[in-house]
Amino acid sequence: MASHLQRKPLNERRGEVRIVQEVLKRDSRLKYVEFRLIELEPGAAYEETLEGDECCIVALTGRITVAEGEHVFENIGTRESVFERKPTDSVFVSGGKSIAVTGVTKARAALCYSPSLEPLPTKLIRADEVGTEQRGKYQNRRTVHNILPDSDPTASSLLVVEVYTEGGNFSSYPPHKHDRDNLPQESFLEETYYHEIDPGQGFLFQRVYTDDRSLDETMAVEHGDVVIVPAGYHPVGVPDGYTSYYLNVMAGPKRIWKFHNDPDHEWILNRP
Ligand SMILES: O=C[C@H](O)[C@@H](O)[C@H](O)CC(=O)O
Repeated sequence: MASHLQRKPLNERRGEVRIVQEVLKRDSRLKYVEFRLIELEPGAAYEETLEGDECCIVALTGRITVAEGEHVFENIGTRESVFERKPTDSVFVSGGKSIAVTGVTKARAALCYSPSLEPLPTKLIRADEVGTEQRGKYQNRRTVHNILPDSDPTASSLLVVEVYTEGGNFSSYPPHKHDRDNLPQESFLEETYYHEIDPGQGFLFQRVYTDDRSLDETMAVEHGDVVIVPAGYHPVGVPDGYTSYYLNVMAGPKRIWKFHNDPDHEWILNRP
């Protein structure tokens, strides 16, 4: 049986929109983060009025038009597949505003939500503005696209990042956690992982566990799954032959990403 932290694709049609994944505060242990993945045929529109949450609309695949008030960002998106490995366009919208996301081509958009702590300008985050970094060495190499990092003041609580991990490597590794509001040592950020795997029949392993093991779930994650990380360490291991993609949404009481490595495994960082 799947872990209570693992969500298989919902694939629910609502009008002209397919809801591929949906993680809401009311149906998860999360208090800050919500996530929705929608699929749109050309011309189909998803509309929503943001109440207390801000939202980052990530043009995951295909091209979309995002409208909010007088802002119309037409034909955004850079890739047909996330495995083209290039950054994409996103739009940030503050709470209290209404959005419309329309498919220009057949498209998927990731809607990443967290509390709107202050009104902020609607902003197009262009693909060429997204910072890219290579992390890790040996068998924990990964490529990170920082869509909304904590260094970017566009959002009031929301953090969004996408990560690529090649087969035979681990990411979110050495295991780290950010489940204590204890700055400067550690921040508290809930997190969701939206996973894709190439080729699509693949699987990977993700463990979510706490120091006292009161939470300790190891999952075989498949293409399209979401993993919810309310607390604890959350490493990902990718079998040989497959490439992992995941989109992370993080939020908590303070918009600072300060993680704490599992002391049992931090030693791997000290290798030459
Ligand atoms: O806390 C952030 C998430 O665990 C990932 O974004 C992780 O940091 C990615 C990585 O560094 O491997």
